[in-house]
Amino acid sequence: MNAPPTGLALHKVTARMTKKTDTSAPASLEDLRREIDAIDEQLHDLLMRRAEIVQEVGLVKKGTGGFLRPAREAQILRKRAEQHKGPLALAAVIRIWRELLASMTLIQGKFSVAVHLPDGDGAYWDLARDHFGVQAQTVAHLSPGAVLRVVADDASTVGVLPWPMDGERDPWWRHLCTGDDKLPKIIGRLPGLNQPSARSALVVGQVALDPSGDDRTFLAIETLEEMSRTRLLSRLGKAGFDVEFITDHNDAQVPLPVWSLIEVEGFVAADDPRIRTLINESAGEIGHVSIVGAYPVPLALKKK
Ligand SMILES: O=C(O)C(=O)C[C@]1(C(=O)O)C=C[C@@H](O)C=C1
Repeated sequence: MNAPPTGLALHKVTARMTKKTDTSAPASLEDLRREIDAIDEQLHDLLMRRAEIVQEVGLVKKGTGGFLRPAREAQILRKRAEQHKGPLALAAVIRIWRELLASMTLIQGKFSVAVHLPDGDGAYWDLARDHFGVQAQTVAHLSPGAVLRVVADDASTVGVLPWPMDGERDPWWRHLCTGDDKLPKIIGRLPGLNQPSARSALVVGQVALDPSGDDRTFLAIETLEEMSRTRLLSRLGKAGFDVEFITDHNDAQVPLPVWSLIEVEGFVAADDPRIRTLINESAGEIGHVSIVGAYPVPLALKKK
């Protein structure tokens, strides 16, 4: 294993910067470029050192499931956003870190991305590449169902799927509602940063759900009797949930049960007492409630 960087390059950079403030004459182009070279050298040394540490992280995590940790990644990006100042666009910094984090996942083991690519619409593809970078193998699939199948069969693949909408004939999220632990879960939301994008997407994967400190959770709720959205929302509110989004679906031939996909504020664990309260207070109207996923609130949605 290589020794960590000695700090020599940093010393050189600091020395030059100090000199510059001592004199009123502008630094020469040559001097400035020398300073940039020293910074690049130091950055590269640190990146190589970081990669070695991530290799060790991979060994520590071996056997604990996949290597992707969306909550940890979100915490890292939030720190970068907090620390950021100066003329460089934060979006550029985040993009560099996104490429870095995806490459660091690849250092630890297999990792690929399956993306829904409807005819002539590359929006989800762009979102996937912006988030998971160019190193991970990215494969396009014509239907959300095909993406879901790949992700269900291969724990090292994550899927990028369209944000759910009302009125879909066979919404992909319905296949995740059985509460089976082995099914993929919703683990992320794109775009991660305020970037021009005509679409919102969700990321699914066989990844353990961890709280990041600022999260949203998706619940699947089965209603056994006819129940308006307003009544369901009121029951959710009474149980203590703060609802961000709701959509629902029932079989065209069979009006009941209706399944609703509900996005709520915060990280909700399977044993959250609010779930019990919701079922107990529903007077038999609500059947099954399961957690379909949770995701760290991306910087794009952060309230300043
Ligand atoms: O902290 C971890 O668990 C890591 O695997 C390291 C790391 C990183 O590069 O910082 C890489 C991939 C994970 O998705 C999260 C973080």
